[in-house]
Amino acid sequence: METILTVEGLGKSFKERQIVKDISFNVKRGEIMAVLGPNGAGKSTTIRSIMGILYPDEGIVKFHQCEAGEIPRNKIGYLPEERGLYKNVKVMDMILYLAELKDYPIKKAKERALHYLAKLGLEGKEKVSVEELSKGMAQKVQFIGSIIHEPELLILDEPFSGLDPVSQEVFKSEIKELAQSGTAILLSSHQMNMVEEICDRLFMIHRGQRVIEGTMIDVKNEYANFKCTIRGENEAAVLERLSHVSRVEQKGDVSIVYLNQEVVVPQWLKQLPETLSIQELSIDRISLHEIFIDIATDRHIIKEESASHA
Ligand SMILES: Nc1ncnc2c1ncn2[C@@H]1O[C@H](COP(=O)(O)OP(=O)(O)OP(=O)(O)O)[C@@H](O)[C@H]1O
Repeated sequence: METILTVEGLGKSFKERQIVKDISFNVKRGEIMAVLGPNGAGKSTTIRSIMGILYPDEGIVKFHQCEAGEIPRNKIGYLPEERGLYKNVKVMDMILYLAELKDYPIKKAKERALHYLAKLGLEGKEKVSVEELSKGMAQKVQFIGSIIHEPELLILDEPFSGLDPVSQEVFKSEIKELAQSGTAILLSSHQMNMVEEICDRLFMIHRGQRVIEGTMIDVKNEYANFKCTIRGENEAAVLERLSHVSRVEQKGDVSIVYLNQEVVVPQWLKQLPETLSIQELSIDRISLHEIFIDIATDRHIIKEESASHA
């Protein structure tokens, strides 16, 4: 697959404080790449540097083979983290204005706008003023504005935030369709379930630096240890004493036993004491949401350190 966006060794400081350091990744045609990280990790700084809104101190951003001033901005679509449209402008005029800024033919833009307004549940809203829209509706209009000119690369900074579950599903399938039609998509999100469902690869930043990168399957294989969920009255201390247990969480009569990377699941199951109360038992890989929490709270580092001291 052809590489559309390349980021190499990106670094940015504000007032001598290093915000992002040595960030490198790429996004290919038809691929959905997620940029993840806790609040303040440096995702928006990375995205703004790619968009040319910020000047990185170090590194290169390439669109195909074009760098900096040569990048054809009308081939890129951007939904910024800060939502904002002119308030006293009609929906269709707003979208056509955004298309015009990208030198996109107005007749075609109008057809596309009507198509997407209908698809996103805003049929008949063309002449409504932006200020009369709800927050979610305005976000949909801004999303349409970011794709109206058929960009080759689409950058979405937290596209799902502020949307109800139905609208999130609509956005999700729209983003998937755009990727299937060949658009390269880079998105940042805190909704790990969404990321898990739609993204092909992910890149996680923590304190301005890369901590994870890879396909969803690679990341799961590398970081997603197993967890055993047991329903039954059991004392946490008993479960904690079992081998390969990194921690135990209990809620009512359900215990979640997190297992470390070295565990061999069939062997682990064989050594469970007969005295355990088991009404139900399941073994699963931990989710991306749990991987994120492990990394953001430095639990995986603690685990690695304790393993290396063992
Ligand atoms: N213009 C600026 N001047 C000074 N510091 C800034 C500026 N922009 C961002 N920062 C700092 O850079 C760090 C990273 O911010 P950034 O917005 O990139 O994080 P983020 O990962 O997008 O976070 P969030 O998930 O909260 O949106 C934060 O500590 C923030 O305070």
